Formats: sequence, C-alpha cells, structure tokens
Amino acid sequence: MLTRSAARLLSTQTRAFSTSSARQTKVAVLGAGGGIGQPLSLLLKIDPLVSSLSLYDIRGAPGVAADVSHIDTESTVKGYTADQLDEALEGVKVVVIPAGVPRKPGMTRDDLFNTNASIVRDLATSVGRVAPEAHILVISNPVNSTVPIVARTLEKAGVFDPRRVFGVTTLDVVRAARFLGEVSGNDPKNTVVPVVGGHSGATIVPLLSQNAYGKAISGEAYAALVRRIQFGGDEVVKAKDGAGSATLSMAYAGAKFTNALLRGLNGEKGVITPTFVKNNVFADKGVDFFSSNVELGQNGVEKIYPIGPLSAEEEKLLEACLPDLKKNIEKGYAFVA
Ligand SMILES: NC(=O)C1=CN([C@@H]2O[C@H](COP(=O)(O)OP(=O)(O)OC[C@H]3O[C@@H](n4cnc5c(N)ncnc54)[C@H](O)[C@@H]3O)[C@@H](O)[C@H]2O)C=CC1
Ligand SMILES: O=C([O-])CC(=O)C(=O)O
Repeated sequence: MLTRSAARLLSTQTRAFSTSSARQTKVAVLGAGGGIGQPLSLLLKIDPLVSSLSLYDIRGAPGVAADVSHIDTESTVKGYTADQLDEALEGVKVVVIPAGVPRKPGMTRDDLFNTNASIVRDLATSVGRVAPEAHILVISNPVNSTVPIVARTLEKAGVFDPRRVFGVTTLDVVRAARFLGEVSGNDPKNTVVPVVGGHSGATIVPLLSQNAYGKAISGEAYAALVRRIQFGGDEVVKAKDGAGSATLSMAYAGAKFTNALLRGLNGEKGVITPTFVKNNVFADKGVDFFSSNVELGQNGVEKIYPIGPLSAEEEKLLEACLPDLKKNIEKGYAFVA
C-alpha cells in the first residue's frame, strides 16, 4: 500500500503530467540496487517528467530494472551491471547517486567517509567523462564532504559547473515539516520551514522562526524540536538496529528533489527549495558549500536566496554549524587533492 506521502507525490506528479507538455528527461540512479536505490527507482518510474530510467549498481540493478519496468507508466527502464557504467550514463541529463554504505548504530556520517569518498569520486569521474553536462544529485553520506568531492573531481576534469551539482538535503526539510506539524497539530504542508547549512548533526540548521507555527514554539519544546530535526537520522538508525539508515523517507525525499529539478529544467518558474550547493553565502567564513533556498530552473541553480532573518537561537545554531561544515568541506577537498 502506498504511504500517504507517496500517494500525494503520485497525485502531484500525475497533475503535472496532465497539465504540462514538458520535455522529458533521461535519469540515471547509481546505487539503484540498494535500500534507497530501489524505492527511489520506483518513485522515479512514476514521475511523468522522467522519460527514461537508467539503473546502475555493482550488484542487482538488472533485477530492479526488470521489476520496475512492469509499472504501467510511459518511461522506459534499463538495468546495468558493474562493468556497464559508461553505457548507463550515455545521454543522461540527471544523475542521482545513492551508492555507498549506510550507518550502523554508534557511527557518525563522517565514519562513512573512508568507504564512500572513493565510491563517489569514481562515479563522478565517469559522469564527468561520459555525461559532462548532467546534473548530479548526491545522496551518499557524508554529504558535507561527498559534494565537495564531486565538485573537485569535476573541476579537475575541467567540467565543473556549480549550477549542476547538488547535495540532497531534502530529507531534513521533509522531517522539519513533519515534526513541526506533529508538535503544533498541523498538516505538514502548512509547517514547511527552510533547513539550511549542511547534512549532519549540528550543521543542520532549521529556521523555525520563518514559519508562523514554528515561531510560536519556545523553551524546552523548541530545543527538543531542533534536536529531533538535527538527529532524525539517528532515530531511524537506532530503530533499524543494525539494518541500515533511512531508505524509504530518503527515497521519497530524493524523488521529491529530483522532481523539483526536472520541473525547473522544463521551464517552470518559482521552484524553490533548499539544497547543498557551491555558493558565496558564507564564503567570507571560508565555507564554500552551504544549503539554503535555491531557485531551480533551466540551467539548474538559477538563484541563491539569502538565509533571511534569524532568531537569537538560530544565530547560535549557525555559529555552531559553520566551523564543523568548513572542516567537512575541507576534508572532501583534501581527499581529491
Ligand atoms: N542525503 C541523505 O539525506 C541520506 C543519505 N543516505 C546515504 O545514502 C547512502 C546509501 O544508503 P542505502 O541505500 O541505505 O545503502 P545500501 O547499502 O542499502 O545501498 C547502497 C548501494 O550502493 C551500491 N554500491 C556500492 N558501491 C557502488 C559503486 N561503486 N557503484 C554503484 N553502486 C554501488 C551497493 O551495491 C548498494 O546496492 C549511504 O551513504 C547513506 O548514508 C541515507 C539516508 C539519507
Ligand atoms: O542518518 C543517516 O546516516 C542517514 C541520513 O543521512 C539521514 O537519515 O538523514
């Protein structure tokens, strides 16, 4: 049975299908056989803005492709094995990367660096060579470091365009809306808040003061809500008890962000969402990448919005975020250098 969120996504996408004569797009998922990759492939198969789906993994992708390909939507699906990465990337416009290992209880996202850094670097090298104009959506953790790794790898290949490389932080935005909805007794569609910064612990900065219901939360309830948003990932890791981290909510968030990008690429105006991209928001503090609201358009990132007015508590959260984020970014850069 579809979750309510998935059903809403499906109905939104179906509406987009019936009202637009959009150009359609070839999308690749690298890591399609995994916990995120499988449901993400399913959700992309039902996105009418996807014309063709290219599913790659070092194991299992042809099976996932055969399964998903029976769904009665127009797009075509093909699976590729370990030695077929170049073929998988032929002609793709958007590449989503959930390849890599997930956390187990007791680990931080940074503990995944040693394994995932080289996976992401090698995949980015191939994308840079075969599909240099593709938009790359990085899900693999630690996002604060893997996105700089992708950027530097493409830079070295001479094909980096900051408008086309995105860290997917949508799950933080999804969680913030859901958790604020829960504590304030509202539908999450009315409790959307920007979440800025990065994607781990203290680098995740929810700007609750920018939503009327969020602004009304104070004291211990405020502290608990911020903590839950910052450490929502740990909640899932603990509950899964060694079986991995968020996969279903992440697939939803990944499909939601991909759909937002595709709408922008297709010329829709006013598609605005936070994402972790290279920008100048805190360049004066030596922080090259920062998630804040971005308008997505035909070239990818069209406009980066300032983070807006902050409460005193949010100023403190931001102060705690920036040094950690800077370290994570530098660690990613150093890996490629
Ligand atoms: N950005 C975010 O908000 C979130 C990120 N994640 C991250 O996403 C990543 C994937 O998580 P899961 O899907 O749960 O893990 P998983 O272990 O279930 O799946 C990962 C898949 O990647 C594949 N893979 C490994 N090396 C590869 C390579 N070189 N090329 C292609 N595929 C390769 C594996 O075969 C596997 O199928 C983890 O790093 C996790 O921390 C997870 C949740 C949220
Ligand atoms: O917590 C993890 O390791 C996975 C993740 O990034 C999240 O759920 O936000």
